[in-house]
Amino acid sequence: METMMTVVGSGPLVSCDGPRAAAAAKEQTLVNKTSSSSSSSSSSRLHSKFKPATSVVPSRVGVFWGNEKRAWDCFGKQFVFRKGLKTGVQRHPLTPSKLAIGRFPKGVSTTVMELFCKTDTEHCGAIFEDVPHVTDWLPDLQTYPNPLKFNPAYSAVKQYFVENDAVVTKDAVVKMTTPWEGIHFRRAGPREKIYFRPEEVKACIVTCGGLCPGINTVIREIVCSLWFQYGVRDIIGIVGGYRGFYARNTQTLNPKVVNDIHKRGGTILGTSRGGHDTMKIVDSIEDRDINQVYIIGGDGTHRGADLIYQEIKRRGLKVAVACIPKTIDNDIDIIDKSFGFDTAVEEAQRAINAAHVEAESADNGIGVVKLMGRYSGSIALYATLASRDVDCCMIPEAPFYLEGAGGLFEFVYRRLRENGHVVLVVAEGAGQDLVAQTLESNELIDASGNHLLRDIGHWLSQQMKDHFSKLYKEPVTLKYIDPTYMIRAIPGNAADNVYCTLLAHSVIHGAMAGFTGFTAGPVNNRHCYIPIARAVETQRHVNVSDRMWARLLSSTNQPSFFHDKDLQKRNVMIQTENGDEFTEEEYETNGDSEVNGYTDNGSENLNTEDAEQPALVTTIPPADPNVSQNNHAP
Ligand SMILES: Nc1ncnc2c1ncn2[C@@H]1O[C@H](COP(=O)(O)OP(=O)(O)O)[C@@H](O)[C@H]1O
Ligand SMILES: O=P(O)(O)OC[C@H]1O[C@](O)(COP(=O)(O)O)[C@@H](O)[C@@H]1O
Ligand SMILES: [Mg+2]
Repeated sequence: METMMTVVGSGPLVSCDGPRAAAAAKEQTLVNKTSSSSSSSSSSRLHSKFKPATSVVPSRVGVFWGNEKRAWDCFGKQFVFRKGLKTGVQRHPLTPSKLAIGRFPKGVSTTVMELFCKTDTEHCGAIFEDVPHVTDWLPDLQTYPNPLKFNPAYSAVKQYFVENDAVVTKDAVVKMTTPWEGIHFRRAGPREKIYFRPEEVKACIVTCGGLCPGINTVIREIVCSLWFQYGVRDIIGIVGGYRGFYARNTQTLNPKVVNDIHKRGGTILGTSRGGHDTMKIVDSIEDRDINQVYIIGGDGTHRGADLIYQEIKRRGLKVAVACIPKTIDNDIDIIDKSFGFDTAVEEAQRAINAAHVEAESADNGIGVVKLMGRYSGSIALYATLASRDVDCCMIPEAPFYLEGAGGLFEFVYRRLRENGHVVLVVAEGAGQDLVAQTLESNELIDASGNHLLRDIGHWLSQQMKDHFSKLYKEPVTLKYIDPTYMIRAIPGNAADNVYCTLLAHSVIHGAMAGFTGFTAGPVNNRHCYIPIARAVETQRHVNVSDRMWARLLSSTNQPSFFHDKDLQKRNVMIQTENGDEFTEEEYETNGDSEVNGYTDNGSENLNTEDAEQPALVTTIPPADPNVSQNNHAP
C-alpha cells in the first residue's frame, strides 16, 4: 500500500485549545492519500481475527467472505484469494453480496471453504450482510482523517471510532452450540478515515411518504451534525418529496434554519407520494453537484432510494445515498422499531381514554377507536397493551368475524352485560375482507401505488349499531373516534427525539465514511447499516403466534377468532342464562345450540316478527360490578 501525505487547505471546523490541539490541528491539515483502496475499502477493513468469547468448539475462527463460487479468508496465508486481494483484486468486480463469518478447522483447504460458502445456510457460520461502499466502483479514492478526532467533545471518548470489523447480530438469542450462526450487519458509527473532505460535501435531505412524529428532528440533527461534527457547510433541502429533485427549488439548510423545528410536527421540507423518476432525480443530483443524499421515508421511499443508488453506481458517481427509515406503522423489518412509533402509541392513548370515558358514561356504551396500521397492527397492539381500557383489539394480521359463536357481536354483548361498556380498537387495515363483502369493490391506489383501504372504523361502528339496535330493546350508545392523522402529525416525544438524533448521527457517519446504499437503525439496540433493498425485502407484521400477541389476548381476554371449528369447540365456553357453562361441543350434544341469541350456524335469532318464540335476551342486563372478563376494572 502506498501512502502519500499531502498538505491541504484549512481543516474543517473544530477548534481545540492547548498543545494537544496544536498537534491535532497540524495533523488535521494532513490528508492521507492512499493509492489503493485495498487497505481502505470496506473489504479490507474487515480483516481482523474473529474470536468467540469462549471457544465452544476447538476450531479456528476466522473471517472470510464469498459468493457462490469463491471464498476469501482474512488471515491464513494458505488461501489464494488473500494473495489475490494483495495484488489488487479489489472488492470490485468480485464484490460479494454477503460476507460470512465462519468457523472452520485448522488446515482446512480452500476447496472446503468454497463448499462452506455455497449457501448462506451452511453450518460454516454467520452471514454478514454488508452495505456497499463508494470504493466498490471508485477504488482509488482518497481518505481523510475524521475531524471528530480533533473535536473536544468527542476526542475524550475512549474508542470513539467504531472498529471496521464490528458487526451486530440480528438474532440476540443464539444457541450455545452454534453461537456464531445467524445474520449480522455492519455496526454504525464514526470511522477513523472518511472518504469525503467536509469542504467538498454538498448534502441534500429529502422527506417522502406519510408523516411521522420526529421527521423534523431527524432533519435538524442531520444538518447540525454535518455542520458541527464534520464542518459541512453546503446542505440543501429538497422540497416536496422525490419530485422536488426536478420540479421545485431547493431550500438552504443550516443550524439556524433548523434550530427549533424539532418542536413542530410534520416536515419543514414537505413530502409527497408518487413522483419518483430515477433518471430525473439522478440528473438533478449530478447537475447540482450533490454528493451526499439523505432520504427519510418508508418502504416505498426505500425502494425509490435503491433505484437512485443503483443509477448512481451505474454512472460511477462519488455520491453516498443514505436512508433513514420512517414509518408510523412500524412495518420496516430488521430494525427494532421505527422513530415516532412511541409518540404515536402515546398519542393513541388519548383517543382510547376518550373512547373509554364516553363508553363508561353512557348506557351500553361502545367506544370504537381506529388507529393507523395499513398492513401491520403494531400501533393498535401496543396502544391496547398500554391502555388496559381496551376490550378487543383488531389488527390486519388477525382475521376476525362478527356473527355467531366466538364472534365480535357475541363478545361485545357479553362485555356490555358484564361491564356496562366496551372499548374496541381497530387498526385501519383490519377486517378489510369483511368490509369488502358488504361494500362495492373499489380498488383504488394512491399516487405511490399503495392500495387505499376501506374505512373499517366507520363500517364496524355502523355494523355494531345496526346489530344491537335490531337485537335489543335498548339501543347501544356508540362513539366512534378516528384520531388517524392526530397521532402522526405531532412532534416526537423525548424518547423519539433522542432516537432521531442517534439515527441522524448514524447516517452521517456512514455517508462520510463512504458507505452508500444503506439505511440505518438499531438492531438489538445497536445501530447498524443495512443494505436498502434488504431493509424492505420483507415487511414487519405482528406475529400472532408469538408471545406479544398472546400477552394482548391474555390482557383483554378477547376472542382469538380462530376459524378452526374444532379449536372453537374445545375453547369456547358457552354460558346459559342460568349461569351454567358448557363447551360448544357439549352444548351441541345436549341438543340445544342456541346461546344468548346466537345459534351454532353463526346467525342471530333476531327479534323479528316471524320469529315465533325468540329465546332472546331482549335487553342488556345491568352490569354486574363483581364480574369482569378483562384485566381492567369494569
Ligand atoms: N417501488 C417503488 N419504486 C420507486 N419509487 C417508489 C416505489 N414505491 C414508492 N416509491 C416512491 O417513494 C415515495 C414514497 O412512497 P410511499 O409508498 O408513498 O411512502 P413510504 O415511503 O412512506 O412508504 C413516493 O415518491 C413514491 O413515488
Ligand atoms: O393519507 P395518507 O397520507 O396517504 O396516509 C395514510 C397512510 O399512511 C400510513 O401512515 C403509512 O404511511 P407510510 O407508508 O408513508 O409510512 C398508513 O398508516 C396510512 O394508511
Ligand atoms: Mg409505506
